Amino acid sequence: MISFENVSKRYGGFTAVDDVSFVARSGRVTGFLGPNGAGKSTSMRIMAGLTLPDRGIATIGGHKYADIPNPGRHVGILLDASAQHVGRTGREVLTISAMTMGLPESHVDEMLETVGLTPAEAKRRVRNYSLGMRQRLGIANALIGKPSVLILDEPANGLDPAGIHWMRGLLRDFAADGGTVLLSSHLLHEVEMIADDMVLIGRGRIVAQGAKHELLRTAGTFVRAEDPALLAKALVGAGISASASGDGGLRTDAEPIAVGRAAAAVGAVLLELRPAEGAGLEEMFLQLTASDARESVTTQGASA
Ligand SMILES: Nc1ncnc2c1ncn2[C@@H]1O[C@H](COP(=O)(O)OP(=O)(O)OP(=O)(O)O)[C@@H](O)[C@H]1O
Repeated sequence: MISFENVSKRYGGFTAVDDVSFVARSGRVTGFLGPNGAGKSTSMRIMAGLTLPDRGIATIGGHKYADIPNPGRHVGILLDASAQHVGRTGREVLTISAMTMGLPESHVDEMLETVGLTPAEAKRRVRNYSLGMRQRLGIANALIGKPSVLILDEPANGLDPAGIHWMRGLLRDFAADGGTVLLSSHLLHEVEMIADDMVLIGRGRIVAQGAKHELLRTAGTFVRAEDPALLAKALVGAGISASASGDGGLRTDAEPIAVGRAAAAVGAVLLELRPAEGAGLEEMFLQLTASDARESVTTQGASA
């Protein structure tokens, strides 16, 4: 389990991480989402003991990272795949990690196989690796100590679709075996596909967190009728506020049953009535972080 309690970090007069608290639980994949500069990497560096917080405490399994003996045996960390020593071969990178942790050389071959780096690729210097290959090597390096906790900053970065599919399976299996996975991403769809729990951060502050299905449920109800004007009138009559959704329907915070009853009361023929989660996490994410994003976002169907 990873725990972040009231963690803050300032750089000069700028607050990069502002009173952030969350827990990433074992047996679950927790997605850490936010726009550029939101504070994800700073938070992960604090977890890894590379940056000291000004306030609060970050612990892994109840201990600060710096206090964990032989930490690679407990926590696998990948913060920046492109920051690996480019003059070493992939095999050398892993061999050094194995030696540092007191692990046999056999772990190196096992990890190369796990992440799909061929023996020929493992002999190449990292400077000649693509970003996707560096990412695979970084994941191998994080996994080599057989840790129970994984902390990965943008692990999907540079992976092709097959690579992303592979990584998704790997992390899901890791969590299914009882491991704790925390991964950051801008790739909302990727996180939606993989995470059990989500923590959304904007401008250093948590803007939403919880189980993915709970967060998606808060996206409300989508409804589309044969006669949109009649439906809109019915909703107003029932005291249900709704906003236009791009695909000819309406989005509302009310439960589907309340919307259906209001429509039935006026005989409106419904073509669709469903939880709005089909709109996806992206829309919710954009709504939640719109004021924090650099670009102004226009989301079709946004009800905010
Ligand atoms: N060492 C530092 N000195 C000054 N400011 C910093 C430092 N490290 C990070 N910051 C600032 O803190 C803010 C958060 O940065 P951070 O890298 O944590 O964001 P992020 O969510 O990981 O963004 P991205 O998705 O773009 O990587 C940014 O505004 C960044 O410029």
